[in-house]
Amino acid sequence: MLTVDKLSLTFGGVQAIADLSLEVRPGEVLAVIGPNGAGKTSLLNAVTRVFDPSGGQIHFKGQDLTQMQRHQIATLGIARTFQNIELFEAATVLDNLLLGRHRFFQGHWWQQVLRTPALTRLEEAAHAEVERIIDFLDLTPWRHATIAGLPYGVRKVVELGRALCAQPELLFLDEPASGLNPEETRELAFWIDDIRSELGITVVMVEHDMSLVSAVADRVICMAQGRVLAQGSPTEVQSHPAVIAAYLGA
Ligand SMILES: Nc1ncnc2c1ncn2[C@@H]1O[C@H](COP(=O)(O)OP(=O)(O)OP(=O)(O)O)[C@@H](O)[C@H]1O
Repeated sequence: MLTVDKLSLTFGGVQAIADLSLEVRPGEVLAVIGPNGAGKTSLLNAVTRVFDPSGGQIHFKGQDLTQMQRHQIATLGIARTFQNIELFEAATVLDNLLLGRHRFFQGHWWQQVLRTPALTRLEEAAHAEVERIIDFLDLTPWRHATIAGLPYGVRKVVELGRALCAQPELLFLDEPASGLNPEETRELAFWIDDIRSELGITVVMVEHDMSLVSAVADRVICMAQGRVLAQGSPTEVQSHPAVIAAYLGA
């Protein structure tokens, strides 16, 4: 589904990603782990074109993402969440989820002014999908709440919901368990499982919490210093000597 070939990304003198190649298979949950500064978030940022790679290729279903404009990525069916939650604080849960439908509203300004039937259909579809996601993630009690007043764990779920409202085929999650308590993390594991099995979405998650990784990942890639250090099942990667050494700073 996604092929990354000899990717590199530099920030001044810092090589965040170095000649990195990997693939994401349709229908899998792939976890990307690694010590701090390994380049995990940079990988997500390069693939979703937050930053332009300095070399290499990224193909999603045969299309080279490095040749596309940043805003085109979402229209292809790729969505993501961020390490630091990115929501509109003053808006409600419902409004933030509706913003997740943005990629479907590619019409002309005059369609909005004239309120064409096509626009009405799009709006109806948006509301139906948002309701489905509210139901899926148990967000009903919070639907009209303003983001600024919500507990951290609920905000994380809303951000996940906003990404799901875009109906992606490929979903990137950047540290989805960070800041969650053990109960919330267990709940997240069920959702990630359901996102794959019920919604049919392929998931790539950057994560430090190995309990979550072991619970949901089919495959794990460990990065260090911008490169792939090891890959395999969660158990294989966790017991790999190079991975243990990287975490111990050896
Ligand atoms: N916007 C940026 N400007 C400059 N350097 C950056 C930027 N983003 C990342 N880096 C550097 O690139 C390297 C990889 O960082 P990255 O955040 O991708 O690592 P990470 O594996 O996600 O770490 P963590 O687990 O701590 O989030 C680090 O040396 C970091 O300082």
